[in-house]
Amino acid sequence: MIHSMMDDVERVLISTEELKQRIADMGRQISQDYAGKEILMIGVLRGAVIFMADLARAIDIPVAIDFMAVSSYGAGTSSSGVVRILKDLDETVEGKHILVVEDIIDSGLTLNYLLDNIKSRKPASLRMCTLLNKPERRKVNVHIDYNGFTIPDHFVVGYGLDYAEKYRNLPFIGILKPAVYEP
Ligand SMILES: O=P(O)(O)OC[C@H]1O[C@H](OP(=O)(O)OP(=O)(O)O)[C@H](O)[C@@H]1O
Ligand code: HPA
Ligand SMILES: [Mg+2]
Repeated sequence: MIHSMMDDVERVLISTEELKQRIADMGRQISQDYAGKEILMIGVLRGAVIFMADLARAIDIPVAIDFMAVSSYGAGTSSSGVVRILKDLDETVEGKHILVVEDIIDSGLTLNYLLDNIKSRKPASLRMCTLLNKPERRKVNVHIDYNGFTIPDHFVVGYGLDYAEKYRNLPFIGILKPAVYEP
């Protein structure tokens, strides 16, 4: 039998349809809140790419996009707490309305570092948006302006989120079978 990615998924936590509806709502809210302005969306590579692509198309005001890559997880399932910049922005931040886009806030360490870093570049405003929020695992307090879904403490994959670089292309959020990462 050919091994399917679905065989590694314990269950679907958030379906494709639920994602679609919630992202449409988030896009409407952001469009209202920033009416008359332009946004520079900063996606945090690599997990945020799929969410950001859909969210940007749900927003009907002008949006520029840029990306930052930081790394804290490596191939494991919990944060090392060490954040490194692997790729910096191409655009300048000063005087712009910045919306940082994440796939998930877990310990909060990545976002906490990023917001401090971007704040020091003097944006006109700075807000953040995440598809998923896992508050049970928080190590540092971070303010979330737009949250898609609050989820329980399971390691999730799909819709941008990976385990060891796999499963990002699943079209839903799923809970991985522990056997996949417990040897
Ligand atoms: O709140 P935290 O505990 O910091 O965790 C959240 C961060 O960790 C994941 O990225 P990862 O480092 O796995 O890189 P990836 O996006 O390339 O998967 C995720 O995409 C967030 O950026
Ligand atoms: O639950 C998760 N899944 C994938 N990547 C992650 N990075 C932080 N939390 C998670
Ligand atoms: Mg990851």
